[in-house]
Amino acid sequence: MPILELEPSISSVTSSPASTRPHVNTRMDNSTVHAEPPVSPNDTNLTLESRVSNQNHSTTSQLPFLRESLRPITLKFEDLAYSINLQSGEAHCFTSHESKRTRTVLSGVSGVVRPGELLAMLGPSGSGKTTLLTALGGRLPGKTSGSITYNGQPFSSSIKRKIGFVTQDDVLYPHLTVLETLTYAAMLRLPKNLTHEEKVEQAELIITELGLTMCRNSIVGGALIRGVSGGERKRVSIGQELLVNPSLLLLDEPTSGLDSTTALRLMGTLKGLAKGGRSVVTTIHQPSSRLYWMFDKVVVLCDGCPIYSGQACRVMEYLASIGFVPGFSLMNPADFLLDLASGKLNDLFF
Ligand SMILES: Nc1ncnc2c1ncn2[C@@H]1O[C@H](COP(=O)(O)OP(=O)(O)OP(=O)(O)O)[C@@H](O)[C@H]1O
Repeated sequence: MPILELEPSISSVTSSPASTRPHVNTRMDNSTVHAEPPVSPNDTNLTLESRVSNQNHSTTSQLPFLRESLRPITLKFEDLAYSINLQSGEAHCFTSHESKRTRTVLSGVSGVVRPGELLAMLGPSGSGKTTLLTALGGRLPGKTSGSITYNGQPFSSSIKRKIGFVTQDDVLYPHLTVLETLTYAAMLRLPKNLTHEEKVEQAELIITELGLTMCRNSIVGGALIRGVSGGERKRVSIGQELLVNPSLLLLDEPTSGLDSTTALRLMGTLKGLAKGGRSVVTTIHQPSSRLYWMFDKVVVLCDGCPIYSGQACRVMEYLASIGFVPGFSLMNPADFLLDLASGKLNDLFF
């Protein structure tokens, strides 16, 4: 699927002939836009400090330890495609002829996230968000086509060490306290040349920075034993990954199961981590508008295909330019995008 570069304005889309506009169906073919801001050659030479100093410090000032990302990563994925082999159900038990079918889970997905940016992947259930995130983390089994690069380099073991991956279903020991959980992770994950005291200190810092001080001595809990709240639990999972100070942080549905205020606070934490020079990518199901406006970029998937990839703040402008306008003003862009990606179009247009 071609990606339309829109720089510096979206006039190229507005002036595109009607024949190139997407059809109104469940998939908006050929409607992908990649609205990246123009990058001057000098931008690539900007130091992390200057990038960070250009940004609002209100969140990062609360995260002094987490501010430094030592080796910023620009993640770029281009024309990414992934298929899985399915075995035909009718061949089971009764016949010996098993026919193999393939299913395309991702097709033509592109995007870029730079240090300091928070990219959100949106789309209905089953649209391929987790698969894309897993591919970006170098964890997808099988072969993908297209390219994924980290500062222009392919995935490698040294890149792997700079990636933090927070899965949707975290695995935490229910009987350990928050402090014990993070100390245990610090013992396992921090370099051997750090002393025991330094590792504990690192765990303590994470607790402070992620606002877990109140529950530091509470047990984490689980399905059968009551422990910390859902939001605190998510922050413990994120804290485990932050111990190694990742340059690229990937999170699968970090706000699922959280109320909107807790989700907003958690996203504020992620935004702060991004502003500290990290590249942060998260999948998210149905963000509120307040959450949506915290994203720098969005990739919207529909059946594995992108319908938008670019600046979050320009999506409504882009959609309006190709004839998609919500039925009423002040609509949450995320709701509108999800309706489009789900093919619920009838109520939406003038
Ligand atoms: N290994 C696999 N075997 C079978 N189907 C798979 C496999 N991996 C992915 N899929 C299918 O690919 C599609 C995309 O899955 P994925 O988990 O990426 O979606 P998602 O957008 O993250 O969904 P959700 O929001 O519900 O978590 C789904 O229909 C899923 O069933």
